[in-house]
Amino acid sequence: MTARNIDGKAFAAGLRARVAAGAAEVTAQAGRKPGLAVVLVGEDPASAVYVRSKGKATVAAGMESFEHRLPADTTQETLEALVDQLNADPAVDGILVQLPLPKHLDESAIITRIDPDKDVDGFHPVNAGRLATGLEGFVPCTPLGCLMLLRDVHGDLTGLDVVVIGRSNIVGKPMAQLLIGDSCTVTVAHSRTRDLPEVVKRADIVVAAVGRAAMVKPEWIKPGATLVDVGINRTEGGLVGDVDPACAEVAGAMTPVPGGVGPMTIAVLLRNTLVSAARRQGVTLSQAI
Ligand SMILES: Nc1nc2c(c(=O)[nH]1)N[C@@H](CN(C=O)c1ccc(C(=O)N[C@@H](CCC(=O)O)C(=O)O)cc1)CN2
Repeated sequence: MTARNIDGKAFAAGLRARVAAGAAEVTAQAGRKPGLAVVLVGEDPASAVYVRSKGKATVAAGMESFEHRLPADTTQETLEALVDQLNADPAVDGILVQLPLPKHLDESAIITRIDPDKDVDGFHPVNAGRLATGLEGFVPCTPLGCLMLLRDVHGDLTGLDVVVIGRSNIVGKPMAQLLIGDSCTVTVAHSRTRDLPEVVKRADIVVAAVGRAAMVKPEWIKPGATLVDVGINRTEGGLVGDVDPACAEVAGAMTPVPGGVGPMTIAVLLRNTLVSAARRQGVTLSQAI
């Protein structure tokens, strides 16, 4: 068997086109474009690339991009003051602080400082609580992108066994919450899980978000299972996911790296920004997004 390729890049392009149509509606009805503010602290090369891509994609979707680049030695007070300023700015519908932040900064305090109703990353504890309790809020972009791909592959996810490998606040935990919301039976595995290969072998769907190159092996996979690879590991041989590419011989469907989950992260960010702008301006979008 060779697994079907789940083309996240193509799906993301479709989502971005729907966001652009929605952004035009908001602009026409509210008299201003939806606005996204992105804050980058320091010179981490990968973060700089992601921030540039976000700015370009925001403008291409017909939205306003406000980029704030701060030096690596920025103080907590300066960064918090910028977040306060963006919270108060009526032209800003979404605020995103690119992670990771330099070590001397308190990441959690910064995230908590963002107005939850502008937190298009969905990282604020208020939005985590809303997701956990089934209330409307912002959902982190990467897990929501994974869910969109899974719904596209499977249609109804009810009753499927899913193993999420990784328990981070930005991927593993929200991913599990979303899948529970779609009536899956969810196991969250992590570095302390006993007999991980056996746990994974039970799964109809595996979401790998551990950050270890090619960790998930073909012999762990139930034949025909769907694999979603969130890993982006830079190795000497290039970009590698958390799933060994040889798993394609056993799986039924699989996201590639690159071109799978990664492009969904930015497309969902635009979607969340549009949703924020529509909510804040009282605009009802003509198509669900
Ligand atoms: N505030 C946030 N910080 C970070 C997030 C986030 O969602 N919010 N996620 C990641 C980085 N990230 C977006 O910020 C991101 C990662 C990967 C991709 C992507 O398109 N990847 C490509 C490969 C690109 C490459 O060569 O590096 C792919 O997988 O095809 C987009 C966005 C951490 N920080």
